Order: sequence, then C-alpha cells, then structure tokens
Amino acid sequence: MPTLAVQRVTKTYAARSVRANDEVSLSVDGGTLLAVVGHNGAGKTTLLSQVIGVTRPDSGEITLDGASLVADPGLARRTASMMPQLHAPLTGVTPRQAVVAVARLRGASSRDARSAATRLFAALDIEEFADRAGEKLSGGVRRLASLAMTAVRAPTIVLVDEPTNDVDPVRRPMIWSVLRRLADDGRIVLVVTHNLHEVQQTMDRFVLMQRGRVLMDSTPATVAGALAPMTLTVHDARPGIEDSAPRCRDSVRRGADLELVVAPDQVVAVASWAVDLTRKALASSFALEPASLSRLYERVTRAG
Ligand SMILES: Nc1ncnc2c1ncn2[C@@H]1O[C@H](COP(=O)(O)OP(=O)(O)OP(=O)(O)O)[C@@H](O)[C@H]1O
Repeated sequence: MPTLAVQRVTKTYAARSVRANDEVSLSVDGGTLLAVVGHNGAGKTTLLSQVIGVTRPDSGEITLDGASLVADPGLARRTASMMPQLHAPLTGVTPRQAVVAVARLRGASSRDARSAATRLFAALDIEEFADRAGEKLSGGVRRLASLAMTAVRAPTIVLVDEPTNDVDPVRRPMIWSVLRRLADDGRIVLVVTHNLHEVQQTMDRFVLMQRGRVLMDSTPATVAGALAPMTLTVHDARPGIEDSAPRCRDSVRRGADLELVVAPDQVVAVASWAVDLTRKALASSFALEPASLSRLYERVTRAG
C-alpha cells in the first residue's frame, strides 16, 4: 500500500502574512478515505494544493513512499488528481469529451477511456447530461462531471475539495460511493468537506484543522465511542434553570437555548426534568440527540 506522509508542513502567504498551514503532520495509507474538516480559512485547501505541488511549503516535507513531492512537483502532479473547489472549466466541451480526454491523458486507450467515462456517468447518474455542452449544465451536474474527470483512471492520490456542494441529496451518496471505490482500490483519498454528517457516515478517518493546525486526527468510530454522552438542548430556557438540572457533564448557554452534555445513566432523569420545564412553561421545548461529530466539532473548535 502507498503511504503519503506530510511532515511539519508550514505555509505562510506573504501577501497577507497568513500562516495557512502551521506544522501540519499526517500520514495516510492507501485504502483510506480521509476527510479534512475545519472552519473556513482553516488551511484545508492550502494543504491539498501543497500535496499536488501547486503551492510550495515554506518548510516541511511531503512524501509519497519516501519520494519528495516538494522537491519534485512534477511527480506530485503525476501521482495526484485533484477536484478543485471551483468548477472545472467545461466551456465548449461536453462532460463526455472532458472525461474521455482526461482518461486519454492518463494513458487509457480510446475504447477504455470511453467505457470508463460511461461507467462513471452511470455511477453518478448523469448519463442524460453527458453529451450536453458544458456551459448549459447546472452547477451540480458540472461538479459531478468535475468529479468524474478527477476519478477517471485516477492516480495514487485523489484530492477532492468540497465535492457535495450544490449536489442534490439523491446524488450525494453516489459521490461517496465513487470515492469509496477509489479508496478500496488502494488509493489515498483526501476529501475536504463541511458535511460532518456525511463524514460520520462514510469516512474512515478525519483530521480537524483550525488556524492552520491539526487539532484532531481520529476516526468517526472512535469519536462515537468516546462520545457516549448525549446532548440535551432546552429551547427558550429561562435564565437560571440550569441550577435545577440533574447532574450533567457540561452545560452551555447559546442565546435563549441551554445545551447540556448528558451521560447515558442520566438521560432518563434529565429528560423528565426537561418535560417538567416545558409543563411549567420554563422552556418552550427540548431535543435529545445522540453524540455526533458535529457536536464534537463545535466543542473542539470552541475550545481551540
Ligand atoms: N493565494 C492566497 N494568498 C493569500 N492568502 C491566501 C491565499 N490562499 C489562501 N489564503 C489564506 O490562507 C488561509 C487558509 O486558506 P484555505 O483556502 O487553505 O482555507 P480553507 O480551510 O480551505 O477554507 P474554506 O473552507 O473557506 O475553503 C485563509 O486565511 C486564506 O484567506
């Protein structure tokens, strides 16, 4: 299996003195679907563009099986394929022409390129748009076509920046299936996304970035195990009611709402307390939710 190693990579954009990546380190093996999550401006795209050799780190090293992608950006571009955050230029070409052309550039015969394109259009359910001029496509279909260009005859590393943006809820799982297949075939797949629910459902591992640094490097399964507590949100909670709450791990005010982190053995007591609050009109309603990556993200980024 190939291994991508990012070692203490730092990048500051001189124009704005922004330290976009600050000693970022991670190691990813082939077969891994890795999510890169974090607030806007956390440095996710900067990390990807250094892996593919478009941006050069100020310091640190990026290697694929020991070979430096920093010293040889040409190697980076040959061994990595990237779907950019912005739409791929599809003006004047159809998705089929674009995907076939990329496959041919990556060494496929004309026949193999055409059948690979057809398979991807079917997998993403965009066959009906495959021969339509790029400028006449909707934003979502253009993004799916861009993903097909990235995935066709993909090299060892696949980098994908916010693939599910503006794609409908029926086709979004198809995107994850295509990415999963790329990883299952032994590739290293890094996906920048803001969709934490999809990360929790589909990814092997995630790194959480904040202000250029890696705050967490974990797996959705670990998070689910470590976060056995539930969250109770009491809406329109009267000031001071937290004093009467049964024992809970943490409580925080969010405007008119009160949020409590509740251990499993306290769920019943806390739920009946919340029912009582609504009966006495001390709160309008409440919601009890299981632990989620979204909750963890909120907590970790607030603290970090
Ligand atoms: N070419 C550039 N020149 C100057 N500053 C830049 C450049 N590209 C990015 N930045 C800055 O570097 C920081 C990290 O940007 P980056 O695009 O890597 O973040 P991101 O995590 O991908 O954000 P988003 O989720 O909004 O896409 C931001 O403060 C951004 O404004």
